[in-house]
Amino acid sequence: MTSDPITNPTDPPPDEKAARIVDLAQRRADRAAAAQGLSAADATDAETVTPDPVVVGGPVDPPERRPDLAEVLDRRSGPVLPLWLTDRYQRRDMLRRAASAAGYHVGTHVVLSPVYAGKVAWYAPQGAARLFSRVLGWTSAETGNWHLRQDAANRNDPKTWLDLDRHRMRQASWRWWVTGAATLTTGGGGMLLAADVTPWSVKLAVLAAGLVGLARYGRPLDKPILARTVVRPIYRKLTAELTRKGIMATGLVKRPEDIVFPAGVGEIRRDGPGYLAIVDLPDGVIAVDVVEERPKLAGGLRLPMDQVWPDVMPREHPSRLALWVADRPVSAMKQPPWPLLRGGQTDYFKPFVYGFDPRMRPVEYRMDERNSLFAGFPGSGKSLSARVVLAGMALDPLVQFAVFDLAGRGDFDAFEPLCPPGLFGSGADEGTKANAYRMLMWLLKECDERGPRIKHYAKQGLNTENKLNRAIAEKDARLRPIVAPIDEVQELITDPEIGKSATAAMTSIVKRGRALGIHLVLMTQRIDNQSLPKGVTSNIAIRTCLAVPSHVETDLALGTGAYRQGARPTQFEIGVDAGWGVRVGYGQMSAVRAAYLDRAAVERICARGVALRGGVTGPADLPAARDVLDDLRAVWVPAERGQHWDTLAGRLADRFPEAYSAVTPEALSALVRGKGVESRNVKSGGSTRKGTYLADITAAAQQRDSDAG
Ligand SMILES: Nc1ncnc2c1ncn2[C@@H]1O[C@H](COP(=O)(O)OP(=O)(O)OP(=O)(O)O)[C@@H](O)[C@H]1O
Repeated sequence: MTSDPITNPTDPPPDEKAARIVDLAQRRADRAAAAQGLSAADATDAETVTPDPVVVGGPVDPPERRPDLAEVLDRRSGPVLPLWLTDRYQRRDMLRRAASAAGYHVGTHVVLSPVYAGKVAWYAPQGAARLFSRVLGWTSAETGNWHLRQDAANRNDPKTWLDLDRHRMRQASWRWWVTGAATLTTGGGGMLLAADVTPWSVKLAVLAAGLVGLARYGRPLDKPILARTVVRPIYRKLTAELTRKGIMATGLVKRPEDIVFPAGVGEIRRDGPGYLAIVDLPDGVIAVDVVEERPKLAGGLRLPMDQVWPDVMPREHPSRLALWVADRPVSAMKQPPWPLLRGGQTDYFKPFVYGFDPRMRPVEYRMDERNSLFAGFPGSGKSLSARVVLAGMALDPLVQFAVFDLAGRGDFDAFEPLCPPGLFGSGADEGTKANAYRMLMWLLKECDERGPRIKHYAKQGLNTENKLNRAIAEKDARLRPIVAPIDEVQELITDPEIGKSATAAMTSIVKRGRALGIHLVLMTQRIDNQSLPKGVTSNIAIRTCLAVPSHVETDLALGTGAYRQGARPTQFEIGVDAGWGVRVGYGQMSAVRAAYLDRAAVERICARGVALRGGVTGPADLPAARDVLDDLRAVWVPAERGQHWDTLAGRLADRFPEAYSAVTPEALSALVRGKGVESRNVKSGGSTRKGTYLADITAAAQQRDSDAG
């Protein structure tokens, strides 16, 4: 800020007393001037106040800087070619829209064609009569002339009448020739058309064109023959005034002129199927505040909520707001189809399209060096959203699956053919939970084994870092990327017995498996500290929060502070907005709706996945999931009848560390009880604690074998 005005501080201050001494001669002169309607004032007028010069420091504003040549050359108003010409997805979308529009309009007109035929039959004779009378009027030169002659006759002016009539006859004399020639030509053309030499198609086309032409000529102006199939969409064009009105409705800003459209980026423009305005809010108001007040903003704009999408701009100052207003409610807009629906492959190490943002722009997903979390209330669409990620991975032939659906609704059944034996489960029973737990143990073992192998290949020059990449995964079948989804993971985490052990395993896998090509996809509908322990979630990179009721769940799912930064999954409505979520961890935080893939589509994609893998669903040396009954018998000391869980857990961990290193006594008890063996009080080594008897284990194993047989 500059201090203004700048005066010389050494100037002597004005003499105040001198200013108050009245010059009587001057006063008299003033009064005389005032009496004549003039006013006079001198520099020492009593009403004149000399402003005290305020000098606070020196000027600090930098001088206006002229942009240099490089900046001027970098200025662009927009892309050279429209986006739909350069962007593959936009182009496809545009073509799809064009085909759909053509199909709609042609279809409607075909259906209405009998109505059109009736209208032509009705109006064509009227058009013929009208044409005949028009030609006759022109040929006889009566049009216009008749009224003038009539006027002359009314005024009893024979001279004018005769002049007009002579003029008419002069015009008519040559017009009859023209009309005669045209009639002969038309007649000749008609005879040629009727002759056998003219093909039927030409006859019909000329006849139809002639009839339609006559009908158009004969119809009243307000009665078109073709029905109107283009309906102008009812949308509000976003203007600066409307933008200000909407923001003012939030009550956050006092004066509309404080809302500034920043130069260079502030022009309101089309962006996808809507308008985008970028505004700078006044001091003290940040974009998150406006996002928070989205209902009031939508009310101010007089638009439904899901047509109004205020957003923070991550790499801008917090008071810069991006307001996108859709032409139609986004829930009513049809998403473009998933680009991989009909063909194509993916790469675990590269992004693929997951869904679309409100502006219908594709939003990508990326698997390598990440884990995923999908959290949302029942019906928010988390299973189907995660299924899109899995469908994408089904199309990379290198990826192995290990899928557990603890809800048992069958949302993931299509992936069973892609899972090696023992690594698929669907059910809300204890057995499926125990199998999911075993899968985690297997992943822990994979974490242990993969590290040294990857290091070995990295040393050979296949990667510059000790991380899995495609070259290594292709080289060694034991190092294929693993995608392991667990739906309703809270069932496992909150299990009184295996919960703790499973949580510890997941925490370890999430941390260590990332660089080793192991990607856990966790889905949960219960969002609290117990169901989503921090140890697990805080290390998951990509988190999607679908519809939830409050900021508490938002922060638990997306990380502390997400709500403050503008994440509002609370504004999604369960059902209507199913599939919409706020995603963090890949690209900027954004609202995105997963592509909608129904069961049949997923089955087709999985069938393509199986074909891509040549029908083989896992590497030949993939260790089979261990059988806990056999393993217990293997570590049993022959003299013992019964043993405590804690002793057995220790023995298993020593003997089979790859499978049981993380097993707790409670987890072991749950695993064994899942096989139908009771946990009993066992006296061993002088103390009585919970454990099991060899006889029970053997009986359960025999029962299992006979069931299998
Ligand atoms: N991306 C989407 N686009 C459109 N509709 C969707 C989308 N995702 C889900 N839905 C709809 O929402 C319904 C519920 O989805 P889903 O089963 O994935 O919910 P959920 O959150 O997993 O529920 P639950 O916790 O009960 O399993 C689906 O049957 C589908 O009709």
